[in-house]
Amino acid sequence: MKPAIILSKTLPDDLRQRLDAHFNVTDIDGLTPENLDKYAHAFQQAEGLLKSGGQVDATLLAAAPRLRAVSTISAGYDNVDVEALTQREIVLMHTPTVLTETVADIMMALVLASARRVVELAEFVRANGWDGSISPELFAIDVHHKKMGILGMGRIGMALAQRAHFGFSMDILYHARKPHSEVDSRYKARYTDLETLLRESDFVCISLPLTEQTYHLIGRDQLAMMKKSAILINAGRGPVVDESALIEALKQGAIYAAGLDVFEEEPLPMNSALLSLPNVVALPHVGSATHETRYGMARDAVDNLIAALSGKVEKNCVNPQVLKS
Ligand SMILES: NC(=O)C1=CN([C@@H]2O[C@H](COP(=O)(O)OP(=O)(O)OC[C@H]3O[C@@H](n4cnc5c(N)ncnc54)[C@H](O)[C@@H]3O)[C@@H](O)[C@H]2O)C=CC1
Ligand SMILES: O=C(O)C(=O)CO
Repeated sequence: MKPAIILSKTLPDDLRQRLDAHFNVTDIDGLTPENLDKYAHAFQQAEGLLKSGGQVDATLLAAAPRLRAVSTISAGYDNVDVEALTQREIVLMHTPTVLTETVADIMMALVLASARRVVELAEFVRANGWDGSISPELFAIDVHHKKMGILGMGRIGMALAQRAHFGFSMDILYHARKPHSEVDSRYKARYTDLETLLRESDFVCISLPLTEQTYHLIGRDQLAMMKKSAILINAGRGPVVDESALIEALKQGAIYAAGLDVFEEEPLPMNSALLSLPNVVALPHVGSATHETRYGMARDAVDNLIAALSGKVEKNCVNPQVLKS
């Protein structure tokens, strides 16, 4: 008999067929408390879960006693209780590599858009403001040959360094848990402590995961260390930055601008002060949202679940200690 799984995401037809060939699939429209009740029998039977958003926590695990693998269509897994999964020897799979370049592209887009005021100036043209030569109040700031500080020198951080160093002749500083000698030599990058990075960088770019250690890593004190001309870019997770402190810093001109793909609350509430600040470029968490990459993530997540439930995991596993035990 095919193992039972829960699917909480609509997949492209060919991937759905591949999943059906391996599993008995129950579709649900999200990991909500209501669906835990409504599909209680399916959760009781499920050996696998394929999901994108939604929490995988103690409540869900209690409802799914036979669960052996969770496959998330994402690189980040801050909405999954990894420790609880590991204790239950449930494998957690994710989709990091396929989206790396695409997320680095959006970070570079945010760097350019916020420094060159792309959104603000496009709106100015649309509003019929362009009636002569552009005056200095509308001038922007350069990106090339500036200093980029990258917080979190992992897959995405390195792909961003690649673009910034080779494409824009930028100096790269970075802060991570440890120095990476290959990064230092390839991008002529310099490992620094957080304070040095904040004080020296023209662009502070966050590609960190959300963890207990990174929650509000950038708050009022850290924003105060940044140059007045500096720009903050965040495509890691919203809560890495204390959003109220960021709003204050932007309002007071303590930093020049921010380019944000992620927020403390998503979707960003329409009454957020961020939306009334001209020096903010806000995107709806689209770092990986291209047709090619979203397809690749779904494909990898399907393959990851098949591998995990057949005991053939070779990559993309968050808690490989479960495989060894
Ligand atoms: N905006 C978007 O659409 C997307 C956002 N992301 C976010 O980007 C994050 C990073 O993705 P990858 O680069 O693939 O992960 P990664 O694991 O390759 O890199 C993360 C880096 O952060 C560093 N790090 C972790 N905790 C730290 C700390 N406390 N202090 C300093 N450095 C620390 C790690 O050492 C590692 O180098 C994901 O966890 C996710 O939250 C990922 C994909 C898309
Ligand atoms: O993969 C992730 O972690 C995202 O944020 C969405 O692509």
